[in-house]
Amino acid sequence: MQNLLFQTQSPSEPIVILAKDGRAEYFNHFYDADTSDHLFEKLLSSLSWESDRIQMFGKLVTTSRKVAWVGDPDCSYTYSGVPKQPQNWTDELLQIKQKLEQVTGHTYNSCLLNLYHTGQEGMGWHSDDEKELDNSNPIASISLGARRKFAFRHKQDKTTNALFLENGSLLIMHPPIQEYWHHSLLKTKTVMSPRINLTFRKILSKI
Ligand SMILES: O=C(O)CCC(=O)C(=O)O
Ligand SMILES: [Fe+2]
Repeated sequence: MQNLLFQTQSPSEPIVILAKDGRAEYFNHFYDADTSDHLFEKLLSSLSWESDRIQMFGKLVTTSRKVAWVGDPDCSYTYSGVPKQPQNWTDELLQIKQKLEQVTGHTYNSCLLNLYHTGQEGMGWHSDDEKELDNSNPIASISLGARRKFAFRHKQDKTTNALFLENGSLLIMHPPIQEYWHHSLLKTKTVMSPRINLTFRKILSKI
């Protein structure tokens, strides 16, 4: 099997996205284009992708966006009242996690993957503040495929800050960013190609 760790560029200096109430750092080239394309295809074919269910105007709606939840066996979480078991790590995901842990100096025990088929699919304003998450750990977000616009909006003063997440990029959201900011993946009519986003997270141990 290819060793992706040796194929990737070491990330250059990050761009700092937010300056108050938490920090976000952006690395444009966490992976080069060839590795990103390879990872995209592997993740698409090796994981079991399911529709997501979200609350919209008080109703439970099934999304056309697909999700895959991967993690250590003890990383179950409750979703819409249903305890959910993670899928097992694949070779590619373990290699991505290892590189991420080297670069960020933090450990992760789970990864939520989202598959957006076109720009017509996005994700509304939210923060990643589920009670199962260790909120002292950053959340690391890797993007593969189509370039998409991502925005932060401050919960109190409503100021916004947006950036494009490129193929192969890494965005690190440091605490207490989830406490003060919402984020969103904006929909667009101009993107026809798919994108996979991976957010590496740390779930609190139940013991
Ligand atoms: O697709 C993205 O870039 C955002 C995904 C996200 O916010 C999430 O999975 O919580
Ligand atoms: Fe999120």
